[in-house]
Amino acid sequence: MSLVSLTNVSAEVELGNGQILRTVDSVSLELEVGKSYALVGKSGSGKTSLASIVGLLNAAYTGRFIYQGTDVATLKDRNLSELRAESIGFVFQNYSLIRHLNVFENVELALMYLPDRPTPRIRKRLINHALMQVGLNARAHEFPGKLSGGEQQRVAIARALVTSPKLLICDEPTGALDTSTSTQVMAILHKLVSQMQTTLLLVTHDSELATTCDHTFVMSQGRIMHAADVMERS
Ligand SMILES: Nc1ncnc2c1ncn2[C@@H]1O[C@H](COP(=O)(O)OP(=O)(O)OP(=O)(O)O)[C@@H](O)[C@H]1O
Repeated sequence: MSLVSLTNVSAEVELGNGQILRTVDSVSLELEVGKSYALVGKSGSGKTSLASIVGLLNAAYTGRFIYQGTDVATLKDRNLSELRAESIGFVFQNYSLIRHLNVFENVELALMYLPDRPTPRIRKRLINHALMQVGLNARAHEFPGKLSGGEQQRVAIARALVTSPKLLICDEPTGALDTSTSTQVMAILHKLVSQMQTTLLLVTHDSELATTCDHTFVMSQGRIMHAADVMERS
């Protein structure tokens, strides 16, 4: 069953000189429930632009985008943000933790944005469980500045998964980590998404990392290259 279905989706930005750049060009793809997908391609090929459409962060596209059976174009801004908060988790290269909030409070943020915000008691249970899954329950009251890069990224994973999202979008999640920490972080990520049947979209430059996913999409100049195109070009 498809969680995400894009048909002929394109997006453009206006550059400072008035020129129009097509960042996503006629992309059609399906993301199945519970599967993991890598999105690879050179810098500037449009990976983040495509991921931001799939993550309901950018509604300025043309084409058809069906998310969980709903045509995204029919949703109002408020419905879009609610759907995003309850259904999609994000992990970024720079962890995006709030420095003045402790680990517990950082994870709690994801629950505070839910349309049906859980009670403090339920939040505490969910947060402790999420932190236990990433092996950081003993560090709940520390601040991000006291944690290593790998630990901070594990907090970001706990924050992204505490709402049990249907889709997890990770944009270069190991880009700031050394090889052995990257391997550990990716192992945790894959274990959790597979336990929770979460669909994973992993944006990465790293073709080795891409092999940890069920399927790889290669992007070039805003387009998804099909196997035949990739072979023709190599
Ligand atoms: N808001 C914007 N204004 C101007 N140009 C933009 C904007 N957003 C994206 N671009 C341009 O669109 C193209 C695609 O960018 P995008 O960030 O999607 O690529 P990417 O494959 O994720 O790159 P990287 O791997 O370096 O993060 C790039 O040429 C980028 O400079």
